Amino acid sequence: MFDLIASDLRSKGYSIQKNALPRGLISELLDTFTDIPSEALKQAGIGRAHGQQSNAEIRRDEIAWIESTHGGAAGRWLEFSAQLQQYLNRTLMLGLFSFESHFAHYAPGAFYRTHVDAFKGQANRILSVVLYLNPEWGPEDGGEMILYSDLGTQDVLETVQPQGGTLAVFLSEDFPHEVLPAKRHRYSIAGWYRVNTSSTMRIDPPA
Ligand SMILES: O=C(O)CCC(=O)C(=O)O
Ligand SMILES: [Fe+2]
Repeated sequence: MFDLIASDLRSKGYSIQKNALPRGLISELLDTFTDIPSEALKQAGIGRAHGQQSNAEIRRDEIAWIESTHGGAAGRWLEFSAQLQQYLNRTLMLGLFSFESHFAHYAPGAFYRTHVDAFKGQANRILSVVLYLNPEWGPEDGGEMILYSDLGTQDVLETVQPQGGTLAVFLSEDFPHEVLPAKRHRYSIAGWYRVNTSSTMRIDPPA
């Protein structure tokens, strides 16, 4: 599968893979997330990139950053992402250096308006990954992730059902995307690979 992802990235800049991880791992990841007490979840933020628009107009999900201390399933997810990183670095010379990811919960009605995950020239987030965790998801449940071609034309490239086990991978700067309002509780993991932008003046990521 890593080979399919690499060749998709080379030819079109994104890849959608169904059943990318074993069902057992997907359901353990979902359990890990739903075991996190709701006080520990954070309202997701949008940085300073959206001018005057308030956070809640842009996105309504709540998140928890993933650490290996979250236990076995989280550790296996991080292991998977490290293997993908190594594979893509070898085959595509992407120079991916670090990885961060968070669980995300979209309650019924929650959405994330069209955005890009990184801004051109800022050399931070290079590659985005999204892994879906709901065991069952149908078209009537909403919550699709729409992947658009570049900012100019915004043609719909893909409509991705957030079905458990599906993995979406795309170049962070190149593809605007959005999450349509979910009609059921929607669970996912979103992650980003960064390049190393260390210099003598700055250590990235911060220690
Ligand atoms: O959950 C998704 O389908 C995408 C989430 C997303 O775009 C993000 O967290 O940046
Ligand atoms: Fe995104």
